[in-house]
Amino acid sequence: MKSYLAAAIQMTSVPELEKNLAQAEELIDLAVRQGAELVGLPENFPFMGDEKDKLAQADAIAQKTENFLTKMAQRYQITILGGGFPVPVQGTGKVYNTALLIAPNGQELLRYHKVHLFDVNVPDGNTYRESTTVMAGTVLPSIYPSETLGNIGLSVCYDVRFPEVYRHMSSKGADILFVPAAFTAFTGKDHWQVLLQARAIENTCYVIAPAQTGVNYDRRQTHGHAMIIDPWGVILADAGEKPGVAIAEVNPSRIEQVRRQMPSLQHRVFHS
Ligand SMILES: O=C(O)CNC(=O)[C@H](CS)NC(=O)CCC(=O)C(=O)O
Repeated sequence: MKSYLAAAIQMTSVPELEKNLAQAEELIDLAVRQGAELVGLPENFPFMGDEKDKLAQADAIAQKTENFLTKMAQRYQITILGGGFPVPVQGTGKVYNTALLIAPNGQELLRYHKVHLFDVNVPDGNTYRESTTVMAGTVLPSIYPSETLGNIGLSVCYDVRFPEVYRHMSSKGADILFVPAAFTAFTGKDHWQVLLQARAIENTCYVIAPAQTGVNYDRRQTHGHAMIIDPWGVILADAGEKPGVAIAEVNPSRIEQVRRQMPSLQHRVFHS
C-alpha cells in the first residue's frame, strides 16, 4: 500500500439521470485534477426522486450507471465507487440498492447490496419506506485487497448505524471503509459526523463518506458534509453544504501509527 489522495464527492442529485451523470462527471474531473486516485460517489448519485419513479426507470439507470462508472474509471485512470444505485432483481419487481467498485482498467472489483433499509418516520414529517421498492441484501460486505490502495470495504448510508457491519470488515483486514450516503438533513445534523467518527475510531480505519446535499426533490433535503476521516477519528476534509469534493491523503504509515498507539482491535474479547 502507498500514500495517495482519495476524494469523497458531494452532489445534489435530482430526478433526472443524464443531469446527474453530467454533474458527477464534472466533480470527478475536479477531484482528478487535484490528484485523487480513489474517488467515491454518493448513494443515489444517478437518480434521486420518488421511489416509484426510480423503480420505473431502474433498467435504464442500472445500465447507464454501470457504463458511466466503467468509462470514468478508464478515462481518468482511477478506482471509482458508485455509492448506491438501483439494479433490478429478476422476477421481484424490486431493485438492489447497489454499491459498485471499479478498477482503472474497467474491471469490477466489488459489488455490495445495501442490507439495512431505511424504513423510518423521520420526526420532520418525512416518511421513508425504502423496502417497498428495494430488496434487502443478505450478505455482509466483502473486502477488496488492493496492493496499492489498501483493503477497501463498502457499505451504504443507513448501514452506518449498524457497527457490526464495519466490525466484520475490520476483522477481515479493512483499512478503508466507504460510507456513501444520502443522509436526511434532520438526522444528519445530530448523527452523521458522530457515527462516521465512531466507525473510524472503533475500527482504526479511514472512513470515506461521499454525500448528497441540498434540496433533491419535493421536500427532501439532505445533509451534505461529505468527509474523509483518519483512523484516529480526525476529520481530514469536509465538503460543507455545497456540491464539491472532500479530498485527503490516505497514508499507510498513519494507519500503522494509530494501530500502535491504540491497539483496540487486538484487545477484542468477543469475536463474532
Ligand atoms: O430519500 C431519498 O430519496 C434518498 N435516500 C435514500 O435512498 C436512502 C434510503 S431511503 N436514505 C437513507 O438510507 C438515509 C439514512 C439516514 O438518513 C439516517 O440513517 O438517518
